[in-house]
Amino acid sequence: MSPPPPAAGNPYRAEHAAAKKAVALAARLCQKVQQDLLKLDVQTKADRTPVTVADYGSQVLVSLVLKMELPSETFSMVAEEDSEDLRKDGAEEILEHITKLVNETVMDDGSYSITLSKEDVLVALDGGRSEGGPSGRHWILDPIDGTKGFIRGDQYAIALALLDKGKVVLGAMACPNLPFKSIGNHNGGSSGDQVGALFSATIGCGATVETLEGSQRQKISVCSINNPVDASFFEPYEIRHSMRDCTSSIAKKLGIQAPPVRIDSQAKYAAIARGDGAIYWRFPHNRSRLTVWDHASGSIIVTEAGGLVKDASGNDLDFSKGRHLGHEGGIIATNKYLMPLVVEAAQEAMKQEGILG
Ligand SMILES: Nc1ncnc2c1ncn2[C@@H]1O[C@H](COP(=O)(O)O)[C@@H](OP(=O)(O)O)[C@H]1O
Ligand SMILES: [Mg+2]
Ligand SMILES: [Mg+2]
Ligand SMILES: [Mg+2]
Repeated sequence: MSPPPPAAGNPYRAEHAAAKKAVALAARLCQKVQQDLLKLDVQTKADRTPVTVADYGSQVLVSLVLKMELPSETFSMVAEEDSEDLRKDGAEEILEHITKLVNETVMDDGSYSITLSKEDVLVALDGGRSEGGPSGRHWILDPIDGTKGFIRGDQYAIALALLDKGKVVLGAMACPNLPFKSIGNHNGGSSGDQVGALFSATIGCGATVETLEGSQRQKISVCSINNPVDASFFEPYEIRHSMRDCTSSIAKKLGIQAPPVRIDSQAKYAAIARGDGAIYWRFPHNRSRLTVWDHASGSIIVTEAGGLVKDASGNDLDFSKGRHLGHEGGIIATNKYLMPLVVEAAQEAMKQEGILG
């Protein structure tokens, strides 16, 4: 399969190429860490969620590549991690390790002759503190989405997007553990295929998947199932990340027969975008706020693959509000046939569960 020529008339061509390069390089660092699976390198953040040397290293590498590839552009990034915990007493060793990993990955790649100091690493991490918002351009990065999956040895994604005047215009997502062709039924695991996939999309130009090295590339599109009885659905692997009472009630209302496929991270959006399944939904407990980096990249990949991404009331997601997403009640990604049916079932289920008044 030879790669199709780059889309003509794509105003984000340079950014698209830089974003793909950034997530592919970050994926190499993550793969290395996951192979060693150094549980000792897992820290717990103030919000009690885990973070690893790979989350930090990935964020540093993505910032580095974007700055090197797009030197004339103003750099603003809304990213998940920052240097706060690494500046605390006792974090010297972990900072040293991150710096070493980043420098080794840059050296192995050979694109840049640059060596970062520990201070450079801290400064690069803090380059992700932008508030984003409705004006200007901002990169949005989740350096490892699905850290819990990453630690378990399961699915995770390096998810990058570009926001331009409040709208997501580009997404690039590396999924190092996702089969290149299609997933089987078991939590995103390999079905003997080549493993590793890089999904990307720019507004108006469609969505593609390629191997992490870029040797094979193809256009992707969402499935065309229009009867929910034939649909399968993805939801978070982690029980705390979505209300399963609510989602099983929605599945029942829709007459869905297939059991849920539970996988970590925005790999769920990617899998929906290429038609591995029909629906991805998540209904967070306590209507907790969602962050833009958990959805920006995945949502444009799905919409450019011909799908829709809405909140539980059927509204578009609003990425222009800063670090948190404007949405109501939950997130649904599916095709245009199923979306109205899923929104209707979600509204009913949420009323019954007492989540909506
Ligand atoms: N209690 C909770 N409820 C909802 N989402 C949560 C959560 N704890 C963590 N998350 C979010 O869920 C993301 C993972 O998505 P998924 O549940 O689809 O695998 C996490 O991203 P990180 O792993 O980047 O921190 C985190 O932002
Ligand atoms: Mg996290
Ligand atoms: Mg995340
Ligand atoms: Mg993350």
